[in-house]
Amino acid sequence: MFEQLSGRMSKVFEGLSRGERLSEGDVTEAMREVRLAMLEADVALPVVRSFVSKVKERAVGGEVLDGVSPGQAVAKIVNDALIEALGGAGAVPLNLSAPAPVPYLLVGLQGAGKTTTAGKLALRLASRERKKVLLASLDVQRPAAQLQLQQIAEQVGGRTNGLVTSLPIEQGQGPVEIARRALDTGRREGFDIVILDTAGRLAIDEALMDEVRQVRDVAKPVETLLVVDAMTGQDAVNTAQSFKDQIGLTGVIMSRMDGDARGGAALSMKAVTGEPIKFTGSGEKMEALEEFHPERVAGRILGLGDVAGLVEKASEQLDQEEGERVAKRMLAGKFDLNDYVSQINQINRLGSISGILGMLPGMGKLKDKLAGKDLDTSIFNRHKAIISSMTAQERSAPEIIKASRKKRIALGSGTSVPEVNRLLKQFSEMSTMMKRLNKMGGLSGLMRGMGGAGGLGDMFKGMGGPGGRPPFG
Ligand SMILES: Nc1nc2c(ncn2[C@@H]2O[C@H](COP(=O)(O)OP(=O)(O)OP(=O)(O)O)[C@@H](O)[C@H]2O)c(=O)[nH]1
Repeated sequence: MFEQLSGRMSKVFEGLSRGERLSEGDVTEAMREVRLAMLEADVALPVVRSFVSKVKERAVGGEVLDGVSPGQAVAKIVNDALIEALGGAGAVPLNLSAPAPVPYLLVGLQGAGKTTTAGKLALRLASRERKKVLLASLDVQRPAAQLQLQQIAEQVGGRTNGLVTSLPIEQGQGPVEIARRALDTGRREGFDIVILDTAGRLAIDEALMDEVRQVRDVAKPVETLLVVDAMTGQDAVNTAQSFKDQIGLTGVIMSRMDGDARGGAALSMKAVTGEPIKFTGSGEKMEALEEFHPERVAGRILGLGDVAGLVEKASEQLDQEEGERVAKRMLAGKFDLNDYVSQINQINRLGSISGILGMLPGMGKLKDKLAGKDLDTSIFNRHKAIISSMTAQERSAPEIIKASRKKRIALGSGTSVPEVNRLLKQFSEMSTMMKRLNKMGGLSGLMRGMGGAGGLGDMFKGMGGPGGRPPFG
């Protein structure tokens, strides 16, 4: 997200001339570029106007401190203004303090991602806050909707020791009756939170608003969260405005940020509607829900990186135990193809490599340069496919694989024999090297010298924590 805006913004600041003071000319020129960049990113016009005039006012005549270039000085002012536009520093947390069961209402248009988001929220509340969550679908329009939520609840429940379940489906009930039953069940069975997933409509219409209003009046939700699709751009902002006016909201969750390179809706939401974005969805997986931190988002837009976010993501999504297990095997010279697959899975859980680069300060440009070249991570998935076409025995002792098997493996994985050969060659070179180092006692010493060998988790931990100094730039 924000790739396009981020790319243009960093060019603007590089272009500012050197000098002790910021001249009006410098600032006007830079702001013209910023304005264009924001409009191209589909930020609402009134938001762009007020943003640009605020920055101009603060920047012109502003003193440039020693050791700071005019570009950096303006970047700081733009950074602060961006944080303000995005809703001020810090994420706006969910209200968890009301008496249990705390009702949350999810509203939005059809296909906005409500049901998926209900599952993501439940996973987050169960795994981070140890909350017992009941999910209930009030969607009686689409026959499969209730089943879809039930399946999501089963999936999330399985990962949280049963902390998440869904309300049993009963045919013939309307949304209001289901909401009542959900709250009763929540009370009786000791749930902390009840998430009510309402039906969507193709567009905002009276019937939808009436239904949501009735449910709202019965459930008295502590949070009314609108789920909007970031890819719909300014329509997402208009949708939010309508729901705010007609239902009242406590926040917005913006889904499909992963598919939105422009980011205009996210940038306009708070400024236009006054509603904070509380979370963003960045994929179809249940983990793909991030808290919205305006200061981190501003940092990413300006290419200052989001190390805090990356560290958080790494510590949440990497399986530390698995990382340590693989690291131990490496130290013992026992790293095999199964362990390699496990490492690929860890990398995949973090998202795309280019996404990770985008979170590192100063790496935005590198990411652009590498685009389509070194960042082709499909190789990992091809390797995974090759390895999963092998037998268990072949995976732990790849040297037994004969030519005829290589052909079948290539066929089974949709790759080619040369590719299978390359993987096997690389792997055998790596294990020979590791075994040699291990014999000399060197690998463990080397890794200890590098500050521990906890696998990828430790690698990211070493990169600086929240508030720490970024490692680059
Ligand atoms: N890439 C991506 N896909 C998402 C995200 N959130 C949801 N989706 C996908 O969007 C599709 C629609 O999501 P649903 O959760 O079914 O949407 P809904 O709002 O409940 O839809 P209705 O029940 O029809 O109103 C599904 O295929 C989801 O996997 C996201 O953040 N990123």
